[in-house]
Amino acid sequence: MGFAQLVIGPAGSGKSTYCSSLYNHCETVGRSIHIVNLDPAAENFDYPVAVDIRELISLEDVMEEFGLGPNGGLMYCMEHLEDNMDDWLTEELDNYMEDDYLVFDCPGQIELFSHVPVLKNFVEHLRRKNFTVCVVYLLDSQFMTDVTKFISGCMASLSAMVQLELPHVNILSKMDLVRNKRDIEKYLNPEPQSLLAELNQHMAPQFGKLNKSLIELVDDYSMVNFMPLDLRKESSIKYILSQIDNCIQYGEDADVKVKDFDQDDD
Ligand SMILES: Nc1nc2c(ncn2[C@@H]2O[C@H](COP(=O)(O)OP(=O)(O)OP(=O)(O)O)[C@@H](O)[C@H]2O)c(=O)[nH]1
Ligand SMILES: [Mg+2]
Repeated sequence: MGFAQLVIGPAGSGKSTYCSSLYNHCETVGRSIHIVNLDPAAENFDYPVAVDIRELISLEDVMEEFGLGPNGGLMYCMEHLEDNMDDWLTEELDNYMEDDYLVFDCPGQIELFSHVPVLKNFVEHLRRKNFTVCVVYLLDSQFMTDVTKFISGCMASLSAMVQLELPHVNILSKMDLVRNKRDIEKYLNPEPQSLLAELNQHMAPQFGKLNKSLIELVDDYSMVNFMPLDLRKESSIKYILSQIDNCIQYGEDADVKVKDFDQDDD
């Protein structure tokens, strides 16, 4: 059985940077992970790319050949990936099987995890290949300037959660850029009632009922839970990795492995 993180989130939220920091961290602690690039538009990488969608299809070619723009082109590429899951992807994944840990760096187009089935089918493929998968959803802390943006971020994350039906970890990225930590702290583990009060302040009175339902929804799904990620701190990435490992029961399996290994040695 393998393990996988599916790193998603809006454009520019820090997914690729997270992947490379995670790679560096794992290298430091002597742990093996492989980063897969699923973004056909990506050009520069700060991590060694283990598997690259651009070997299957390139955005440039698609845009040129079909006269598509960058977003339409990306959707075409992802659908092409979907059509090639049983051959290209399977062949690539076959190199990584037992106990391997893969991290998928996804494109940032929000429609990929809100309304087209590509990622859902991709995840199902991974599960058929015996991977335990966790969604890592990144949201840029720079946009958490008021409650309305927080709620809209939650809704986007929630749509991914509902669509993908996987263990789900929310991360507030770029914490090094946050000047006033207090402003952010109220969104890391906020009180539903104070969120609602703040939301009501921001919106006209006729939205009162809607606001209440939104906050209840967010609360019901335990969505009001973001982990801060500050890449300057090794401890921050370490903590986040441990939480994700927990979700996919990575550590538990490793324990078993150590024991097996000892027995083999005897
Ligand atoms: N200060 C700071 N900047 C960051 C951090 N993470 C990412 N950035 C910057 O934010 C920008 C976008 O980061 P990426 O990692 O490319 O974001 P992405 O989510 O992969 O973007 P797309 O793949 O285009 O959706 C880059 O300029 C990064 O240098 C962070 O933790 N701190
Ligand atoms: Mg990226």
